[in-house]
Amino acid sequence: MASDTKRRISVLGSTGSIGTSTVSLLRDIKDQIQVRALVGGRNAALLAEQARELGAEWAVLHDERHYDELKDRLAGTPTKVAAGRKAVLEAAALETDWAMAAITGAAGLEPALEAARHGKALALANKEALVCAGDIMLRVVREAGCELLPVDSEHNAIAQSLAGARMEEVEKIILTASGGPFRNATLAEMAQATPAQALKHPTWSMGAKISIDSASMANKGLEIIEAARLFNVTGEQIGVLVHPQSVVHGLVSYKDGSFIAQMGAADMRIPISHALAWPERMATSCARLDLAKVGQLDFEPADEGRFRPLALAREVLAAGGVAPTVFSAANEVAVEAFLKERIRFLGIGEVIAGALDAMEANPSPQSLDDVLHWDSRGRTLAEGVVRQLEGRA
Ligand SMILES: NC(=O)C1=CN([C@@H]2O[C@H](COP(=O)(O)OP(=O)(O)OC[C@H]3O[C@@H](n4cnc5c(N)ncnc54)[C@H](OP(=O)(O)O)[C@@H]3O)[C@@H](O)[C@H]2O)C=CC1
Ligand SMILES: CC(=O)[C@@H](O)[C@H](O)COP(=O)(O)O
Ligand SMILES: [Mn+2]
Repeated sequence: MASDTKRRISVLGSTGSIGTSTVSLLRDIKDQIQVRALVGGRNAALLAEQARELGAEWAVLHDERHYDELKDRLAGTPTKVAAGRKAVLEAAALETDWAMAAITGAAGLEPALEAARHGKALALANKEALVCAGDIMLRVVREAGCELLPVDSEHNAIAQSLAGARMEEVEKIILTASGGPFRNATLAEMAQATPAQALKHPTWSMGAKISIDSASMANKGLEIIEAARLFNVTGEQIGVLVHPQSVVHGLVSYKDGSFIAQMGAADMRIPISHALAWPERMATSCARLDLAKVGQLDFEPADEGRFRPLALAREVLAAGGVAPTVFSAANEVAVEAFLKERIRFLGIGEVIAGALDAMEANPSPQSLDDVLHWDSRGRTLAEGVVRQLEGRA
């Protein structure tokens, strides 16, 4: 195929869990694509290997300390190399037909916005971007005429279950949750949970931050807000159902009593491939679901009492303004503090609640600067609560 007919593709966060799954799918269609940019944080070795394999035009790292290593590893190849925050944003702003936004947390917001401004389709894994800057993100996408494709497994499932529907026919959107490693734990057991226990997700293999979010169910809270933004529904229209097998990823209930659900193996290459091939479907070698082997599918209500971040997420969605921005920022600070063993596991909920309580105001963000200001404020407030908790320990 001639180079000018190839699909131009970038992957932001290519060295992470979603990024490597995306790259593995791109490998199979290598002759049909032109990789414009692969962006990572600090993993120069993996980024260089990916760039060589896919013949990427640019390989860019956020962390400038690894620039020399990346340059050495890509010496003699046509791939151009850069590092630093500005370089990440420039790489994200390259024209594409499809870009994957898979940088974790609020750090991924501005690159995702750049990719939407300069791309035909944005596959969005970075849920925190939609949570902290929902209206701004949706406005940029709309004004740029960019197609926003949900990658988060539940939201991708819901998008598939909504195919052909009119929203006035929809009664409820239901997100499934694995329940995480502490689904059956008591509060006393959760209070003693170690990072190693919390990182041990029962069904999915993911990056550290989202694994801790799954354990605290802050992930499901972020996903409720993400669903409200993506599908333009209220918090009351979004249900959460704990489903430990992670086979049913999301459901839509309709006003005639029908439920449409999407099922599949717990493998993120399936929703990523759906976004990559959209509006068509592509063949993948992902394991097929063997329902006879699964045997039984269980569902139970979510316990918002034990999983405080989940209850707080519903509150901030109802409150609106910059409360979701502060929720997400405080959660990021809390997760890092827990992983560094500065706070206990249940401290995550305390840090989020403390930061929200300390907000001086809750304005509607009018600009990206407003969001960045409140993201930073949320981090400062959260760090204050972390210090108080450390003082008590
Ligand atoms: N993993 C999953 O299955 C799912 C993930 N998601 C969402 O997708 C996003 C990514 O998750 P996941 O892949 O698990 O995370 P990982 O931690 O595995 O990967 C994060 C990626 O972002 C890069 N990165 C980190 N900080 C920066 C920065 N400041 N600038 C540029 N790149 C940076 C990392 O680079 P490096 O490693 O080189 O430092 C890495 O490539 C999250 O928002 C998550 O909530 C959603 C659904 C499922
Ligand atoms: C794979 C994916 O989409 C994750 O967000 C997953 O849902 C996390 O598992 P929990 O359901 O335990 O949060
Ligand atoms: Mn999910």
